[in-house]
Amino acid sequence: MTYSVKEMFLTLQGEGVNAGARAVFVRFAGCNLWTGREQDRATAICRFCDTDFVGTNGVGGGKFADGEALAEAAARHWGAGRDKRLAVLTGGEPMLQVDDALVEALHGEGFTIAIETNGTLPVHPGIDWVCVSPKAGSSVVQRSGDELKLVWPQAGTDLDELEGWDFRHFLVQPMDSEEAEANREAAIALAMERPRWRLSLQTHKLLGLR
Ligand SMILES: C[S@@+](CC[C@H](N)C(=O)[O-])C[C@H]1O[C@@H](n2cnc3c(N)ncnc32)[C@H](O)[C@@H]1O
Ligand SMILES: Nc1nc2[nH]cc(C(=O)O)c2c(=O)[nH]1
Ligand code: SF4
Ligand SMILES: [Mg+2]
Repeated sequence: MTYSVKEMFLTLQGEGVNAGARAVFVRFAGCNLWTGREQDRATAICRFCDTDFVGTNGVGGGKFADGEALAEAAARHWGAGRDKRLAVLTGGEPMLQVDDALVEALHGEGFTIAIETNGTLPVHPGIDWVCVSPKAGSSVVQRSGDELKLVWPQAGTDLDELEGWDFRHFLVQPMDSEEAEANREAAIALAMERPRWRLSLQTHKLLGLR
């Protein structure tokens, strides 16, 4: 199938347990919890998104005719060497597009595959690192994985329920917004109250990376 990719770039993973790791980011176009249009934000299920995922016009973006074409482009972004090749599939919502052919092709190019997903669709079983970021008001079906990354605060979140899900790491990440400072304090307070939760910062924003 043809994949619609907003942008593709080489950077350091900024968030979560793998923060600091060199990675090619593949940002898929489109999401099932928001159209991406500002006029729809107030009525969307997910209203705090910090990302432009509309269209295929970003740097390194475009339409890729098949898995090999996308995987070869990711390999070109990585450059020489096959050691510790990491691809982070994000968006938008990557699980609207990720399929067998893409997973096979990325593995064929030597990539470990990580995903950033809202968890409303089951994650492809071939993915090596699963990060689910639940959104209040959505139905999360993907309740297992490597890290659960909760953007905070989100009214309507049941922390006891989330703690019953099957993740290796539980992370709380301050919501970037006009209230960023208060949100950082709220996230610190949560991590101090509930030791299962660790603070995740968007370090790429602090460092001026993409
Ligand atoms: C843009 S989303 C794309 C992947 C997927 N749709 C998801 O929501 O997980 C990538 C990550 O950024 C987080 N994120 C989005 N907006 C944010 C904000 N304003 N502050 C902090 N994290 C945010 C998401 O929760 C998710 O973990
Ligand atoms: N450096 C960097 N790290 C990230 N981790 C998750 C991101 C995302 O937007 O999914 C992201 C991103 O956009 N940039
Ligand atoms: S689910 Fe992810 S991509 Fe979609 S609007 Fe929310 S944060 Fe943005
Ligand atoms: Mg981001």
